[in-house]
Order: sequence, then C-alpha cells, then structure tokens
Amino acid sequence: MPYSIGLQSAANAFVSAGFAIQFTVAVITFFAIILITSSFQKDAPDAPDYLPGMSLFHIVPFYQRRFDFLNWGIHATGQSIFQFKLLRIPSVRGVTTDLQNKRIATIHKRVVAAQREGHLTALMPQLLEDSRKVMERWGNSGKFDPFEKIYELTFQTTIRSLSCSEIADDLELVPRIKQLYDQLDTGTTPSTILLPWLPSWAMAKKLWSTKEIYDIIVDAVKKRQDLLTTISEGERPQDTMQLLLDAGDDRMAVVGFIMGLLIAGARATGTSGSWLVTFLASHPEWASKARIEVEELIASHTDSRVSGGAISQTLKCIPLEVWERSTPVLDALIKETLRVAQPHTAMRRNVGPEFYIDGKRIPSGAYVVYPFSDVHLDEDIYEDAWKFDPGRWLNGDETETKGEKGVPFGYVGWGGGKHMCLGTRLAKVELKLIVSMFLLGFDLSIVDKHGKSKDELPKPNWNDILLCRPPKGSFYLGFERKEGILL
Ligand code: HEM
Repeated sequence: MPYSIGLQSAANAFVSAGFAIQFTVAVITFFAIILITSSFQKDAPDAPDYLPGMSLFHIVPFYQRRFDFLNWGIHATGQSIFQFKLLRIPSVRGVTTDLQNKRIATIHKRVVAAQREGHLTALMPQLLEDSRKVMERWGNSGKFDPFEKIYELTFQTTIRSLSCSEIADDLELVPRIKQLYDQLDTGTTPSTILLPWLPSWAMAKKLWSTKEIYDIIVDAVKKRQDLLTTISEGERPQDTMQLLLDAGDDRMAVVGFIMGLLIAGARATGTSGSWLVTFLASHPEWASKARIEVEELIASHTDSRVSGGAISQTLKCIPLEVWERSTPVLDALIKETLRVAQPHTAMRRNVGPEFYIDGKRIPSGAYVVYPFSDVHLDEDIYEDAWKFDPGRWLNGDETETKGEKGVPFGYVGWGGGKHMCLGTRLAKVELKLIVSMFLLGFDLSIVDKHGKSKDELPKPNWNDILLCRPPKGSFYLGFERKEGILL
C-alpha cells in the first residue's frame, strides 16, 4: 500500500481511524505543542528567570514534592523569584470565588457574626461535649494515627461550629461529609491538571463529591426551614445555620456559606490539631507547662465541686474571655505549631495591570505562588528554624505577623496583609478546648506500629501539601486515660 503524504490525506486517515488511534494522536499532539512552545519561551529582561528544563516536567513535582521542588527552583535559578508554567491552577471553589464584592462583604459579616462572643460562648460546651464523645470511643488506652483520629475530632467540632445541630449530631453523616471533603482535597492530581478535558476518575470523583456535599447541606437547610414553621421563636436552635437564616439569607446563600467555610476551615484545623497534639506528645516539658496553665485556670474559675467532676464539665466553666486572654502557653504552642507544620502555599492571580515584586515584572493574568516555608523555615528569621520551640513566642503578641527577630511578615500562620484568616477566633478556641481535654485526660507518647516507645521525634513533611504528614505508619500516638479522670 502506498504511503499517504500531504495534509489532506493525513486528515482523511485521522478521521477514518478508530477512537483509540484518534485519542492517542490527540494526546501526543497536545504534548508536542506544549514541548515546542515551552522551548520557545524567552525571558523579558525584567521577567523572573524560567526554571531550567521543560515545563511539562514541573507539574508533577509541584503537586507531589512541592517543598523540594520550590527549593530546587531557588538553587537552579539562583533567584528568589522565578517562573514556571503549570498549564493551569486548579481551583477548588472557595467561599468567595466568582462572587460580587457585595456578596463577599456579606459573607465576611456572617463569619464575624458566627464568632461573636455570645455565639462562641454558646458553642463552647457543645465543642467540649463533642470532644468527650469522640474520645470516649477510643477506649482507655492504645495508639492511633493523629492524622486520622485527631483530624476526625476537629472535623466534628468544625462541622458543629459552622453548620447545624442536625448534621453535627448525626454519627454517620459527619464521617461521610469528611470523606467527601477528603476526596475534594485529594482530587487534584497532576493528570487532572495536565488533561483537564479528559473525563478521568479523579475528576469524576471530585464533581460527584461536590454534588454529594451540596445535596446533604441543601437537605439540612430545607429540613430546618420546615422545622421553623412548626416551632415557636424561643425554641429555635442556636447554631450557625440558624444565624444565617435569621439574618435573612436565602437557601443557596446558606449552602454556599457552609460549603465554602468548611473548605477554608476544616482541613487547616485538622492539620493544626493533629500536629499540636503530636508536639505535646513529643515535648513533655511543654505538655506539662500547658497542663499547669489549664489547671490554674480551672482553680481560679471553677468552684471545687465542679472541678472534681468530668473534665468536659469543668472546662465549660472557664469563660471565653479567659481562654482568649489568659493562656500565653497555649497561644505560643498554637503559634509555633502553625509555623513549623502548616504547609500552606498562598496563590493569587494578578487581576489588575502588571506590577513588580523585587524588580521582577508580574504580568496581568499571571499567578503568584508563595510558600509559607519561605519565612517560617528561614534560618535568618528563626534560630534553629526546624526546632519546635514555643518559647520563642512567650511574651509576644500571638496574632503578630512579625517573625522571631521582629522581621515584618516573618510570621504568616494566619495569613498576612489583606487576606488574614477570617476564622482565627473560632479555630483558636476549638484547638484550646481540644488540647485541654487531652492534657487533663490522657498521657500521650510517640510510639511505633507495635506500640513501643519511639525516641525519634516526628518531623513535619512539607512536601505533603495537606497535612505535612510524614510517611504513613512512621509513628503513632500512644495514649492512656489518666486514672480516675472522667472525660
Ligand atoms: C487552625 C486553623 C486555621 C488556620 C491555620 C488557618 C489559616 C489561614 C490562612 C493562612 C489563610 C490565608 C490563606 C492565604 O493567604 O492564601 C486563611 C484564610 C481564610 N480562612 Fe483560615 N485558617 C484556619 C481556620 C479557619 C476556620 C475555622 C475558618 C472558618 C470560620 C477559616 C476561614 C478562612 C477564610 C474565609 C479565609 C479567606 C480570607 C480571605 O481571603 O479574605 N479559617 N486561613
């Protein structure tokens, strides 16, 4: 058979080929275009240097070994600012994605309202009760993986804080929603970035999870709206969903708020909680300082009858203001945990005209990516930067964005500039209550898979962009309920 030569005959051959061949040719052509265009990329004099190598090979490490990849970029270019092509930045739809300014302002207002003193004060006993129930299920002693069990616990308290009692009280629904959010978090893979148009399994799972979460929350809002028609004003539940409905938000606004804030809050609280308890288990001197702090609060804010009872009941008696203003050790522990074990990379798109960072031009439409490790693990800002040392922060202002040596924006654990975390108040209260339950109720230690004590301290793995989690199974938390203590 003669060879067909020429565009027309090639096109005919392509059209008459089977799907498998057409698909393969399409994928090869796609990659070829990327390879060719990336080899033509030229640096403008004031543009950041490009990473060496083909852009195609930067995608996998950006998602799978981000910390090593970005550090390599700094060494490879010899520059602190460099550029690379990712094809596209995936976005999990956030609270404010694509919304009008007015809608964003309303959401901000509601987040503030959900953390007002009265609302948080009413929430605190429920968070303690949730913690007690989850901890009771663990038994008296054993070992667990903090990235599973503590994350489950913080997920429960975050759901309680941001949604409604119908969902938070449902023992089957909360783990189900957690699983769906996990699927959303892990649904971004190099293949969904490279071939976004390919109907992959990961992509389908992501869409399906979003729809499932949506259905669950819509259903809860509908049920609440029905309930409101049958009860009197005084019988109304007091939770965040009710707060939104009372403020006049329509069903879709309530659903959007809850779904979005769970994305913003649940994972960050889970990562921080898992590491905070892990650090207490591996730094007994700090666990002891924190325990003394909580015991002193109990001594000065509860009467002896209450302080002899269950811990969750005792801790309820400490007012919000005391948790917020009189816990320097807990504050320092949280601040240091976010510094060494929160692997966040801030991402922004330049939606305005071009601008310059350190003399490098950032064109309109470009994304800027900033890993928190840049300051948090910088030896020029922090002495022995990898060392967990809450003592750095004692006597300081725990919300300050200055680093250890007063470096402006040397600390960004709660963000910086215009986009500071809007849930800081709630997250801190949640973490303090949970940690206090641990400090008073359990003896903790770091153990191996056989439950044997381990000397090697767990080290945060910044390449894991979600939990900073070291390899699975590399350590566990051994726990033993303190004798005679009721949770
Ligand atoms: C320990 C837990 C938490 C940590 C460490 C944390 C940390 C952060 C950080 C670093 C940012 C800035 C991100 C960036 O600039 O790219 C942020 C933003 C945000 N956080 Fe949190 N967060 C936590 C919990 C929460 C909770 C519980 C909520 C919900 C009530 C929440 C709501 C938000 C929102 C809405 C934003 C976006 C603010 C904006 O863009 O203006 N966060 N958070």
